[in-house]
Amino acid sequence: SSRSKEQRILDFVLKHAVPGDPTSVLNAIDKYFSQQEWAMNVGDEKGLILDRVLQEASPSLVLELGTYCGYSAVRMARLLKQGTQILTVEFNRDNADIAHQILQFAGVKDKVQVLEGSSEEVIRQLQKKHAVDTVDFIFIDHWKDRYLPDTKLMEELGLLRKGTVILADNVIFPGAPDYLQYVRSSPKYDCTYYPSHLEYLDAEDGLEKAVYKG
Ligand SMILES: Oc1cc(-c2ccc(F)cc2)cc2nccnc12
Ligand SMILES: [Mg+2]
Repeated sequence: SSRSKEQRILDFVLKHAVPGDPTSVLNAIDKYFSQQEWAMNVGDEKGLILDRVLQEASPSLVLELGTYCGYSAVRMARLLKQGTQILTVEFNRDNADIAHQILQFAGVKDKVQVLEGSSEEVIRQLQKKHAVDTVDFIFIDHWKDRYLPDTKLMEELGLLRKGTVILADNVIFPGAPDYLQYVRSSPKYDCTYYPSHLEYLDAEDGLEKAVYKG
């Protein structure tokens, strides 16, 4: 049977990147998508914004909603100090499996845990099953219609603390208007918009940072 796009990404990484070198894995994935075929990685332009906002937050515990092939998890893990943990949630089992292999190859497996399941399910289990108290940094990059309900759920469960940074991809395209409206109008958040472009294309997109005020 023909290999999926995600399997082709893995093959390309195994062939063109250097084991244990996360930057070479990012470069290989970026190269693959800008030359071969498009896919929904955050990409290198928005990735640079993620790098800066993450380093500024310097978190100990990161939650990512939407792993896909692990590009942004590798991106974050390469910048974080030893002892930092990234929990990344992926709904699609095949993608989670590809991500496992890419994270392993990149040498960041000890910092990243891929949790398979729906974001709602996994968020509900974080405190009891994964011994999470509060999360320091959240990268939201999954399905646009889950951005708002998942954020409200994390508030309700007490997973956010004063200063928790939520960075959301695709707030312009495909767009998460209900999420944007909520965080920008809520007194509980300080928001900043980072304009950029859709990964590897010219369309306008951007990242929204919402800092929880506790
Ligand atoms: O960064 C992204 C881009 C797109 C996307 C879809 C269709 C297009 F035409 C262009 C871009 C979908 C995404 N889904 C989940 C998480 N991130 C996504
Ligand atoms: Mg995205």
